[in-house]
Amino acid sequence: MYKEKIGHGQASGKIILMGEHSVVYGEPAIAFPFQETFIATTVESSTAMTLDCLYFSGNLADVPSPLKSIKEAVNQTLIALHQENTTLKLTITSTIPAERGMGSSAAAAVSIVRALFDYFDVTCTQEVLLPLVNRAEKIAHGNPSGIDAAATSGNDSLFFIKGQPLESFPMNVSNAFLIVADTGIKGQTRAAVSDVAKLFEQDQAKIAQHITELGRLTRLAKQVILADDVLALGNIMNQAQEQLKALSVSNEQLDRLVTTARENGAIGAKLTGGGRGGCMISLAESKEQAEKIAAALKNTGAVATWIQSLGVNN
Ligand SMILES: C[C@@](O)(CCO)CC(=O)[O-]
Repeated sequence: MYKEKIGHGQASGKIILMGEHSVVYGEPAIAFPFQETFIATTVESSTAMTLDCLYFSGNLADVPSPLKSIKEAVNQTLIALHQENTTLKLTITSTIPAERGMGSSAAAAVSIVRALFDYFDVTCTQEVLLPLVNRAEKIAHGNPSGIDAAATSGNDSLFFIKGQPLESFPMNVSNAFLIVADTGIKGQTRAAVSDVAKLFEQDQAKIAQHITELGRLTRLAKQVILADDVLALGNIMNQAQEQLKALSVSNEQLDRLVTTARENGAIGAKLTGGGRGGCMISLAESKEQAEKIAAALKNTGAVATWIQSLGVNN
């Protein structure tokens, strides 16, 4: 019996440990795929080009503005595959909270590109995947560094520098537990990235100092991770949060959760991703401490929390 072909593609959420925003200016960032959250796309043949996801169901041509990057991912991939005239049904399911600094837009694009390549039985290498995803990310974020595409499509922690070949990075810190907390407020990556650019234009010397300092802290974070020094890592995260505040990308809710985490024993806490809402991360030295911090964050308004060990033997 003839079996209808279905294409499948997946990606995970991502966490930026250090270096958001400064990564756009060529400084390094440390990020890893956050496999607690994931997204999957299926592609099947259809008489019209349609999309079915949590936020929209209908013709792909009619997607609302926040989903325009998805349309771009589909269109660019079909052009790359020389299949512009095909009509397909795309179905997306996701556990990555949208617009919370977890890379949902990049992950959606990654899963779409992979599903379309799978549908047409073409191998999808990272070399082909990343430029396609970054074109879609330009629509979502304006000026993406490429870190979200790289982190949501891989399996490894990355020491990422814009425009350079991907460098995997062993994330293995003893007694290190990361608590991720969602403010429940939509992050505004696009606006935050563009506001930092405006600040940069207004006062280049001052903003460049913050960006350079974030780069220095990120390089230092890599060293202390390799030296297995959890306390130093927490301290560096706290310093990074001050720099991010100076770049105007934190906000009241993020600051409140950062304070709560520290008051409940976190050795480090900062926003993660684009900021202005979205998620924050904090660092604890034991699972019990992490659970206590997660509970306190929920009491202070976090709508969701996750705990992730940063060490293989923790
Ligand atoms: C804010 C930012 O640095 C990270 C967004 O997850 C933007 C980017 O690198 O594309």
